[in-house]
Amino acid sequence: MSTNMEWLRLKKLGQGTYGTVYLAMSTFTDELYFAVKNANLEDSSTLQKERRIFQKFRGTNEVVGCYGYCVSNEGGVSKYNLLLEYAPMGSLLNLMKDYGGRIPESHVRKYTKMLLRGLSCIDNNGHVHCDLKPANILVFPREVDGLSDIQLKIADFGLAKEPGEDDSDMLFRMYQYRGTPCYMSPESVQFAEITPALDIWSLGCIVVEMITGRIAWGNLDSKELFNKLVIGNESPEIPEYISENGKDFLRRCFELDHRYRWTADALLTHPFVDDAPLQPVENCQPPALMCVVNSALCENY
Ligand SMILES: Nc1ncnc2c1ncn2[C@@H]1O[C@H](COP(=O)(O)OP(=O)(O)OP(=O)(O)O)[C@@H](O)[C@H]1O
Repeated sequence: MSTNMEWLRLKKLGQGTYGTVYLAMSTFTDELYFAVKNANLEDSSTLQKERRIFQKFRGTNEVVGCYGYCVSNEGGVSKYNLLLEYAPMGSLLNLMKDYGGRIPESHVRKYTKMLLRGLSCIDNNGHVHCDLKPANILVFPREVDGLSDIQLKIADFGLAKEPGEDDSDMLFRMYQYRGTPCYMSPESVQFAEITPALDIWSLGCIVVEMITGRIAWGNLDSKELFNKLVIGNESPEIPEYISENGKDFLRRCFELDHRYRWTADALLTHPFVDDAPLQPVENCQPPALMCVVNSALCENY
């Protein structure tokens, strides 16, 4: 257990490319748990970029909340700590396991609507997430009318494209860092065309995965998949047992020409999600940073 003046690091939650994620607890406020993404200060440019982006989406219920950051000293090494809302239910991968693989379509419609709301906000702020996949979607419990429910939130903006960023640089970074190409769109592979349409393709892959319990393109090895994406004339198979609305929704997500792929805002009006029950979310935002950490080394935003 690592100790900081204002918070205790409790256990490791996960290991990412850009940092290690821990569960932490505030020593000021009872029972306030949060996640800390931690990296050496000198290697923390990606975490700093994430903080910059999280800051822009503060107030968006469908994006993981960020309390801020602080720099700590661990055994003489300066560490950058990104303080995030803790997702006690893990990621969408865990949620799919809880369902036993496949998620019922009525729930998929609700979850898809949440993700579209998040993507709409990301798109309208000029960003592209670039790495949307179940492992980067975190699950939070919430209560609606006294009943327990779930809120999905988009996390991990380490690969996100910010407004004005150069696409050619993105291509290099995607190939170098992305773990699985299963969620990548043809134009992002063929032409390094990184637009919000890439996130919509990834969303389509996630919908297929929630409905079938299997990764879209999961039957292909990486070489076969790469060839398919480079040729760019095929999209993942649309499950037979999804409703007609669901099939049409997926066709809009998998439009091969990304210029005609529907945007998040357009898809929010699609009948597959339009009437999906979704209550406004209350109390989903993290408390102010100063409730958690009160150190001169920390900066609120
Ligand atoms: N806020 C959080 N609450 C709970 N667990 C989290 C949280 N953030 C991250 N994790 C866990 O830590 C893991 C790594 O986090 P994350 O994906 O953000 O790191 P990364 O370095 O950006 O990873 P990647 O290699 O996928 O780009 C996640 O898969 C998840 O299991």
